[in-house]
Amino acid sequence: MVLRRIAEPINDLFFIRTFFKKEKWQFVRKIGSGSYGTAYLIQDPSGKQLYILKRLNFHKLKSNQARAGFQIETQLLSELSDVAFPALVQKGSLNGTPYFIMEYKAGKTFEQLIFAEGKVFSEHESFTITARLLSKLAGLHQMGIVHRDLRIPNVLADGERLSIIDFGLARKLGQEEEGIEADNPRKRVHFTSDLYSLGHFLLFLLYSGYQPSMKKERTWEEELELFPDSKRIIKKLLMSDVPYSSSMEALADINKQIKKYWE
Ligand SMILES: Nc1ncnc2c1ncn2[C@@H]1O[C@H](COP(=O)(O)OP(=O)(O)OP(=O)(O)O)[C@@H](O)[C@H]1O
Repeated sequence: MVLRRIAEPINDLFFIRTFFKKEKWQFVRKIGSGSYGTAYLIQDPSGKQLYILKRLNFHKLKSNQARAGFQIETQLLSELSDVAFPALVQKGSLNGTPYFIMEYKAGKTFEQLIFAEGKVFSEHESFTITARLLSKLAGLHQMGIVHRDLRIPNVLADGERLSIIDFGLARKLGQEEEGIEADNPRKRVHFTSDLYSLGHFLLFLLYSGYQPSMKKERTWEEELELFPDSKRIIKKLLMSDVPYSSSMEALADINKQIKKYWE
């Protein structure tokens, strides 16, 4: 662990130096380091277009599982063609470290909007955003891809435009692997895991305007004042009621709700 703390920044510096000496891209800044990968903001030589460079972390280089996961993320990004997802621009390996470059998606994450900016989403806005997100998810599901990490830091809003990022946990249906927590509804390689996460995403939006009126913590159903149909939809997404049989069915139900109450 101590060795990793020293080795990682040295290797990082070496990677950056070598990469940007060899490649046409320009370094802007490092933007994050997760358990598997490290991401950098970069730009093309004209300086007009931003991109994201992501590499596998050095201490994961010997892990077959991590390498396979990185390879899957790269492959899935190369298959995506909707503007809501970052397209793969380049892939390669530098001194044995796999990396890829993808489109930079502009905007603020819903985590930033809610927690840093204090943005409040109405019930109508929350369901409209969820429906727009769901139509993108349905497209993924039609391709047999499950995102499996749909959370407020992984969804960006740039005005009306929504983008879903971080395909690090995404898998193709049937791509179950050892160690997957099959009991965890977020982690199953099945479309219901994205619907389940979308239910939580929707709750974050709905809670953005919530002011606790009593000390005792209650369930979301008790705390949030919502139309009965809204509660019914959330329960189906969270699978505490009969779950939806597909993302298209969920989308149709949410669109019906939007029409019924807000149009
Ligand atoms: N295509 C993209 N466009 C814009 N920002 C991105 C893009 N991909 C990632 N980011 C941002 O880069 C940072 C790091 O992204 P990364 O995908 O490595 O996620 P992470 O959650 O930090 O790590 P991990 O998922 O590996 O634990 C995050 O702040 C994320 O918002």
